[in-house]
Amino acid sequence: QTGSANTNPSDSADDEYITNVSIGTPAQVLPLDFDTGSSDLWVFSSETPKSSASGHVTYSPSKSSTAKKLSGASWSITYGDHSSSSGDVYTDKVTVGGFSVSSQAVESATKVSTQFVQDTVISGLLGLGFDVGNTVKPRAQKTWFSNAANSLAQPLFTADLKHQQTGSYNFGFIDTTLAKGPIGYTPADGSEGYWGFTATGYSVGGAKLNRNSITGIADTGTTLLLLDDDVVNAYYNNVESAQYDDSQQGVVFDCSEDLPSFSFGVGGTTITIPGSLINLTPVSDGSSTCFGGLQSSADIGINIFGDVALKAALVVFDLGNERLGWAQK
Ligand SMILES: Cc1nn(C)c(C)c1CC(=O)Nc1ccccn1
Repeated sequence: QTGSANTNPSDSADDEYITNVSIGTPAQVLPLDFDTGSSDLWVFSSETPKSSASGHVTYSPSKSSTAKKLSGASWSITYGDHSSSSGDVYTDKVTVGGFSVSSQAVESATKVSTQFVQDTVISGLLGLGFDVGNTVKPRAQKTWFSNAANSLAQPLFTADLKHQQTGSYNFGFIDTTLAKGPIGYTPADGSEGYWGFTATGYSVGGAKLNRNSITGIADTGTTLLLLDDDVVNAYYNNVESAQYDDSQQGVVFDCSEDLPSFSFGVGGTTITIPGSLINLTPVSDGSSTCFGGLQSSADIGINIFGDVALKAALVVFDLGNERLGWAQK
C-alpha cells in the first residue's frame, strides 16, 4: 500500500507547505504543516478558545463517530522559534494521501501561542520526526507515519517541495521521475527525534566542494537554510550588497542581485541550490531589499536544512534503513 498527497506553499515566500489531512468520520479536512522536525500531530479544535481559533479550520471530535478520548493524556510542545501549543488527546481515523491509520493520536489544542493564532492558513502540524520526540504524557504516542510504516509497501516517505508550485509527500514508494540526478544515501540519526545527517562539504557558485562537513537536520517545518556563520559569511561575501539587518534579524541584499548557487555534498552526490531559491522575498511588499534564504544558525545550536534546501531536491526519509536520500531536482 502507498499514499500520495499534494502539498502547496502557503504564500509568495514559500513560508510553509500546506497538506490536507482527513480526520474522523465523516471526514473533517484540515490543512496541516507536515514537519519532519517534530513528532506530534496537533490541531486547532472545538476545544481551542474561540478567540484563538477564529479564522482556522477546526477538528470537532464530538462530530466524529470514530473519535475516542485518550483518557488522562495531555501534550505540550515548544518549537525552536518559541512558538508553542498544548492540550489533550483523542484517537481517530487519519487519512493522508489516501492512506488511512485507523487509530491515530490526534492532539487537540486547548492553548496555542500567538504565532499559531495568526497563521490562519494552517490548522496544526503533522509531525514526521521519530516517535522519541512525541510530547504526549503519561505515554508517548506514535506519529502518523510510524503507525503507517508497517502497512506501507516500504517504510519510507519522500518530500518533493517546490518554489511556488504544487509538490508532494509520497508514502511507501519513491517516484524517481521526480528527480534529475541519482539518490545519494547517508545514515540518519533519529536519537533526538529529528532526521539528523552530515553533509560532507559545501561550495559557493559551482566551485569544487570543500571537505568541511556540516551536521544538521532535514526539517520540512522550517522555512530557511540555517547554517554556521563561517558558511553564511563565505556565501554572502560573494553578494555585493549583502548586509546584516538588525530589524529583519537576518542578512538582506538588493533584490536585483544575481545570487550565486550553494552546493553541499551528501551520500556521494552533490545537491545544488540555485541562487534564485536563496532570494527568498522582499522584506516588505514592493521593497527592493530582499531577505536571504540562507541565514545563521549560531543562535540555535543546530544546523537546519529547511525548505530552502529541500526545494532543490527529492528527499527520501527512509525509516526502515535509518537513512536519508537526497537527489538533485
Ligand atoms: C530550532 C529553531 N530555532 N529557530 C530560531 C528556528 C526558526 C528553529 C526551527 C523551528 O522552530 N522550526 C519550527 C517552528 C515551528 C513549527 C515547526 N518547526
